[in-house]
Amino acid sequence: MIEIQHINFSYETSKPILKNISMNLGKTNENVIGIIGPNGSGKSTLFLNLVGMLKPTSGRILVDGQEIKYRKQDLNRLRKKIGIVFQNSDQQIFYSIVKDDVAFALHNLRLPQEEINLRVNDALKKLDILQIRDKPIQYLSGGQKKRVAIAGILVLHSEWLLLDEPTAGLDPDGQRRMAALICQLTKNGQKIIISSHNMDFMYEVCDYFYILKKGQLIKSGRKESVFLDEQTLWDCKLNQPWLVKLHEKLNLPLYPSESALLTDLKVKEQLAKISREKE
Ligand SMILES: Nc1ncnc2c1ncn2[C@@H]1O[C@H](COP(=O)(O)OP(=O)(O)OP(=O)(O)O)[C@@H](O)[C@H]1O
Repeated sequence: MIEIQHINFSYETSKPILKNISMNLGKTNENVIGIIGPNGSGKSTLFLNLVGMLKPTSGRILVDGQEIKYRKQDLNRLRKKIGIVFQNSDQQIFYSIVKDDVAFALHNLRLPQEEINLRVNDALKKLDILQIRDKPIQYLSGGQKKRVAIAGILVLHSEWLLLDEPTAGLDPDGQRRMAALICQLTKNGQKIIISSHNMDFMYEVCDYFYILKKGQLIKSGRKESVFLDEQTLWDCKLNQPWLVKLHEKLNLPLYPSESALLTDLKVKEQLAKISREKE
């Protein structure tokens, strides 16, 4: 569990960025947590505080009951609990060949080569990119690079995975594959925290949300309650997902996902009825 207790953070002393944020992540059984908010609300800054790359100006963060410490060996230990994938994959790709890059952090942990090979192949399989294992990274597409960056974190077997804008630069097919990957990872017990402006994607994949605005936590709750609060979404310049709009404007049930809607026979019946009436 990650307990964030009244943290404040500033890059410059006169300009507070995170203001008295408290969250208990992983307390209940939500698997995928969404952090949403307008540009500059502090989402990435919060992520960097969670992985110890930034230190709160005041307040504290506890991971499994232990307060984060900032010595090198403590931060290495923390990486085994919380891994982060940045918005820009180039920020965390260091080697020119896929398999070498994915293995990078494992060499730092001084794991035996056999174990490294196993973990690398396993992560590449999970991400469906085993076929590019020996390819130079410079020839990969943006979507493939994103997968390589995620593989480089998955090999650490961290309990928590932080994904900052995981759909940035991905086409619709890449976005669907990313949603499927997140779903698959959570089935295997991975805990995930995502920050994104893509509300349709977030609604599909996350169970529980925190909304930040100007560095303050202004709302939290299960996805239905957060996305039915039109006023707060409007105040934070956030879109309502299309499935929530269908519910509100057409009085359809509130479907948790596109596939739930498509498989709902009642909807199909309604559509058939409408088309019969039109004829
Ligand atoms: N290295 C830095 N030095 C000074 N200020 C920074 C730095 N990084 C971010 N900021 C400022 O901190 C605030 C929060 O930025 P942050 O990137 O955390 O927001 P965000 O919610 O992730 O934004 P976005 O949705 O645009 O990615 C912004 O005002 C930003 O300008």
